[in-house]
Amino acid sequence: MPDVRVKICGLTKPDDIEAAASAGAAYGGFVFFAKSPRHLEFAAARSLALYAPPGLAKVALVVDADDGFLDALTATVPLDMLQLHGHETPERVAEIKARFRLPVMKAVGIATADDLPEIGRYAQVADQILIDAKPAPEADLPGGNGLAFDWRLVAGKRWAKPWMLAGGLTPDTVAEAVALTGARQVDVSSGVESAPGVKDAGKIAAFVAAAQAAKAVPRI
Ligand SMILES: O=C(O)c1ccccc1NCC(=O)[C@H](O)[C@H](O)COP(=O)(O)O
Repeated sequence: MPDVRVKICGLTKPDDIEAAASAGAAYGGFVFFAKSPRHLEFAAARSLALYAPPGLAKVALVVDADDGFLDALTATVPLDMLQLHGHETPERVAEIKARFRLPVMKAVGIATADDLPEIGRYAQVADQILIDAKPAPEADLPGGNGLAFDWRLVAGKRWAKPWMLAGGLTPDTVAEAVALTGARQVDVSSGVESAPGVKDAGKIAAFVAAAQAAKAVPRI
């Protein structure tokens, strides 16, 4: 079975790109959300994207972005994927995919079993689904909160599109999360930081190694 693919989200410095790429991550995420400690201006993101080696797919994380914002973003920063982390409807996901001609990953927040049908709804239009913890209503950030959800909710489930498990994963928990859910892709931000917005190269290496060593339980 191929290695679990890892996305390291919230890269802000060239050192972060090096840490993610040398650890063997498949994706690097750039956050465009002003309130986030990981927020990047377009010029900084462009420099990081140009610095990234070919094996690291460059993912831009945006929240309820309008076409003007996305026009400017995609004209400035060379990207491989857009991650939609707001309240974008399935119709808006389809519109963004058609207009910007980039693969689109839609984040879906999960707290209880009642949230699961959303995954299937978005799987009809998005290229990938990021299955994340649903933030608390009073949270400042719609993601990147280091909050986990009950992984048993998605264990053994199948959807029409590739999906990535996210939410509060750490180097110590990712193997168990993969074994329990069967995830073939995982995403992390807070769990590989030494402080909010500050990535830790040692934690990135430990996370990728633990994810890739993990054995997903095959499900029928
Ligand atoms: O990281 C942020 O600051 C952020 C801001 C706005 C929307 C989403 C954001 N992050 C999402 C992620 O980093 C991940 O895709 C995911 O939520 C996992 O984060 P974490 O629980 O911190 O590992």
